[in-house]
Amino acid sequence: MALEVKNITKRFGGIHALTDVTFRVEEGEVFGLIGPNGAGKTTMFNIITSMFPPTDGEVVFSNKRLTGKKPYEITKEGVCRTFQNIRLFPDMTVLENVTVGEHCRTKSGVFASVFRLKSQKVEEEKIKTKARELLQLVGLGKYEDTFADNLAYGQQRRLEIARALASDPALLLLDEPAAGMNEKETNDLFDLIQKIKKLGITILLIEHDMPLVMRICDRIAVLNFGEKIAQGTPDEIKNDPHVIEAYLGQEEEDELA
Ligand SMILES: Nc1ncnc2c1ncn2[C@@H]1O[C@H](COP(=O)(O)OP(=O)(O)OP(=O)(O)O)[C@@H](O)[C@H]1O
Repeated sequence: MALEVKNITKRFGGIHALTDVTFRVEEGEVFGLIGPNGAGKTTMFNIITSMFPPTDGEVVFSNKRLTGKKPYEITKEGVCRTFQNIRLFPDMTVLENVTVGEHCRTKSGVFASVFRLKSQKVEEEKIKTKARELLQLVGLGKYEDTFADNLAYGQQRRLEIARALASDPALLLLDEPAAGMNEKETNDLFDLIQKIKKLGITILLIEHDMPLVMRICDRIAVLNFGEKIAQGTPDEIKNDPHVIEAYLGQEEEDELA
């Protein structure tokens, strides 16, 4: 169940978003993908989940080639993601936000759905039970009837994770899950990622919150201007001169801005 990213290159016209990037995420680990703004991290997620094709290279998960598949086929292969910007249905309840994705996957056919046959009711109950378990897992058990819009920011991000988990991923891609969170919310997120890992789900994490990344990741790859400049354990990455230089460069740019 390893994820193999092999020699991925992506160009958007003249922009080299990724150049010959290779890494491998082992089953059961939390793997961080970090790098300054514009380094190519989200582009990599979009390629893994087939939102668009790479210019070159391929992605393989569990010995199956993902490159060339449709996004829904990637989900079926056990790879799910959350997005940098919250993409919930604000006017639906918390429970509905988790079950909505699942309804597309029910086994009952159209006939059963139209006539609300017993088989379909049983299936719906199963979906709800599973959604409630996921809401418990992410700490939103008592909010199932609340409209998503009325949740606090950190809760909304956890709801997104519950929704991604509803399709039973073997690999979960989290795109900046701590963005905009306060310290308490970030600590809760740390606990949640640990719990998800304990369930045996592999996690690939894009995150700018360095203390969180260093605490939670088993290994980390660093991108800068679309190239992989380092890979290793948190301690190795912290002390890598190329990484320090890349981040210092960004700080200088920020100061100039
Ligand atoms: N659809 C697109 N069309 C054109 N250029 C794009 C597209 N998506 C990304 N890029 C460019 O590719 C480069 C990498 O962007 P990407 O969003 O992957 O970086 P990132 O590391 O995720 O950045 P951030 O940390 O700011 O989210 C940037 O120069 C960006 O402008």
